[in-house]
Amino acid sequence: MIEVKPKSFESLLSEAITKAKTNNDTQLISMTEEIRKVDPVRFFASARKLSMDRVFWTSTSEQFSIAGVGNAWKVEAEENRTEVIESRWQKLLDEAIVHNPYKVPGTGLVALGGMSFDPSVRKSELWNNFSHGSFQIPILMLTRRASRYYLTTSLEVRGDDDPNELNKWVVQAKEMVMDRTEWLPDSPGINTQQEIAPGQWKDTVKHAADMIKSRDAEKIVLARELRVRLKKDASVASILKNLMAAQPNSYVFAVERDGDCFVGASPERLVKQEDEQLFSVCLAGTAPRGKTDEEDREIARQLLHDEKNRSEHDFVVKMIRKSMETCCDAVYVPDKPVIHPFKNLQHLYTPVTARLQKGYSIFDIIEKLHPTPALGGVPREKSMTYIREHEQLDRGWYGAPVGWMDSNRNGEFAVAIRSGLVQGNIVSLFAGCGVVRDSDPEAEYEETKIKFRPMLSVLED
Ligand SMILES: C=C(O[C@H]1C=CC=C(C(=O)O)[C@@H]1O)C(=O)O
Repeated sequence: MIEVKPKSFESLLSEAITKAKTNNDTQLISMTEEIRKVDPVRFFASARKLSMDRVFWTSTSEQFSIAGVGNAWKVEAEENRTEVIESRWQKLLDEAIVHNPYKVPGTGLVALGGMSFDPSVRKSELWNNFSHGSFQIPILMLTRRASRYYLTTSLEVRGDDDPNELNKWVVQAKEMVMDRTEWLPDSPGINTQQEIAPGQWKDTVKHAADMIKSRDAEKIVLARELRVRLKKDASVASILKNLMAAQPNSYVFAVERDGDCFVGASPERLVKQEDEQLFSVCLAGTAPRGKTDEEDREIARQLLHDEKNRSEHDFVVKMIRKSMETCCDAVYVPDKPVIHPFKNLQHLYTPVTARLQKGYSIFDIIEKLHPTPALGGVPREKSMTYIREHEQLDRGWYGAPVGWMDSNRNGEFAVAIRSGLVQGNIVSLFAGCGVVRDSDPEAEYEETKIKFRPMLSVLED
């Protein structure tokens, strides 16, 4: 990375264009400035006028958000996705010209995106616009950290570009996305809901539980789809605003690709990186919320002591600990889970901390952790084969890592659950649950119904 102190964005552009001409190659530049308050959701909404891919990330518990639009740089990978993405990202970090005096996590060179649940599955029509791995550096990116706001402008220039023209375009685009008057429509309302083959799904749950009883596997996570037709096209910005208000302690995200948008409010962190420090979470084992405080506490107490849920949870703890130990020091995992309550349900939760050893990156961690037994199963390969052969669903990006990383070894990825794919007025929602030997198909079906609630509730009028 070449750090510079330009007089203005236009002078940075001129310098980069000259370099691109000399090298007969493209050149990426990026410049960060601190700005006055701009609401990230409104930024995302206004950015629609640029007709470019948008991206959004927020950690509701941390007052941290990123909203971006356009692709100053983009990597799409189908095969060997993590190697392809990592090598393109490393090359970019070596060559980019950057001015970011703040060094605040999530500012400067930041790549946002995600990947599909299972790269070995052939994509269905539904997920046509989403590659098995896809990351972008937005052209315009707003970062909010508590009460500070930063705008990063990045562009890839060519030797024959005109700095004046490019600068003019950037000034206009900035005005557009910082439009504070952008209006957010109300929830569109639901016309119809169609559960995809619920009877067949319950049969598969029974089949999986029988297979587990005959000791062919220990846990298999099965998911299903609920397809919702809205009264009018969805406004993803409104969905994000409502998810942020309704789902505390969650990651609210959106990744748009050619008009389709994958959006959700996940309670599950896969990994967070702050230089060499890593934070992960084991989340599995579910119960509803109580109607009164007393009932809620009683359900929580039962969940903590429920054998089925504890075994579902322990598979995740064991696997995450083992994976972390292959490339980290100081792996710390508490002995017992605690209850983590969310709006619609409560989960068993065990936090994990570790120190990443030299020579490893966030990609290595993602590759080792995904899919955890909270989304795949135990043993990993057997459960994945079972899911491929029996689930009858293209999960696409559901249940897979989604998040961001910056050039200073900061980043965070969530597991993209409680999510859906928005295509105009059609939204495909996904939810799954861990099947173990004692699983009852009807109870698992009811559990997935509650897991649809976070997304469904923001689509209803
Ligand atoms: C697969 C999902 O949840 C996972 C995460 C937390 C609890 C889970 C469970 O108790 O089954 C699931 O493993 C989903 O929400 O679609």
